[in-house]
Amino acid sequence: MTANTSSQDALKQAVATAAVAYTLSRIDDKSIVGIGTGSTANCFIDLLAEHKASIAGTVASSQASAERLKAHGIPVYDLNAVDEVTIYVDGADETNPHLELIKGGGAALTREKIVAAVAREFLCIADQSKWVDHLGTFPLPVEVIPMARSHVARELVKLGGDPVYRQGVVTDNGNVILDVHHLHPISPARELEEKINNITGVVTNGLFALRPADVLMLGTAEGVKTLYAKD
Ligand SMILES: O=C(CO)[C@H](O)[C@H](O)COP(=O)(O)O
Repeated sequence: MTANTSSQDALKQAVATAAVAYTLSRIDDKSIVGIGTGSTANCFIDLLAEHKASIAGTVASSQASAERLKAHGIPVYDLNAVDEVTIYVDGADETNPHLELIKGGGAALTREKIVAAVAREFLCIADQSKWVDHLGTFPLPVEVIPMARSHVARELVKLGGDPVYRQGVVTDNGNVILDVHHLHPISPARELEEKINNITGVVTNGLFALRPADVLMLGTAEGVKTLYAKD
């Protein structure tokens, strides 16, 4: 949500370059690649375009990414039409050392969570500004059915949060976003993810702890660092 500096842009570019090389090592020409949303994912899309003959196609986590892929001539399939997503590549708003994430700064969290759930492998790509010891400094996005907005906001206050309606934003699914402030430190993240998802009217929330990333490529001033969930 903050403006990108040019050094941050360079880190995103470096991490996207490494992610394309990693992805090519994991796929064949029958593979479907899951594509995330946001500026880091956009770098990945633009670089993947040079290798589009190496994949069968993609599934996208947002209309915006689908349009960008199609503009490059990369096939985009409906998730219901594919048997398997070999690898899902997406950015994050925060990541901790367990590769648990906060996502949804771009309001695409629900579709991102669906593609991540289907994918055999989830590669998260991020610049070093996203690295935290404990999640929750970034306000946690929650996608909500519009008529339940006030009810969900009251329930989130009971959980200790301070929900703020993201004015003017409608998700690709026709819903609204509440950004929940003052939850830091979120621990254990899996418990909070489940609790918030159990509030009636919530579609999902931006915690990716029940399904964390498998691999993280982090762009740092010292180069791209690769971390594995099993480490
Ligand atoms: O979760 C997301 C979109 O819903 C993005 O992955 C997240 O906001 C990171 O974006 P960027 O790469 O532009 O920093």
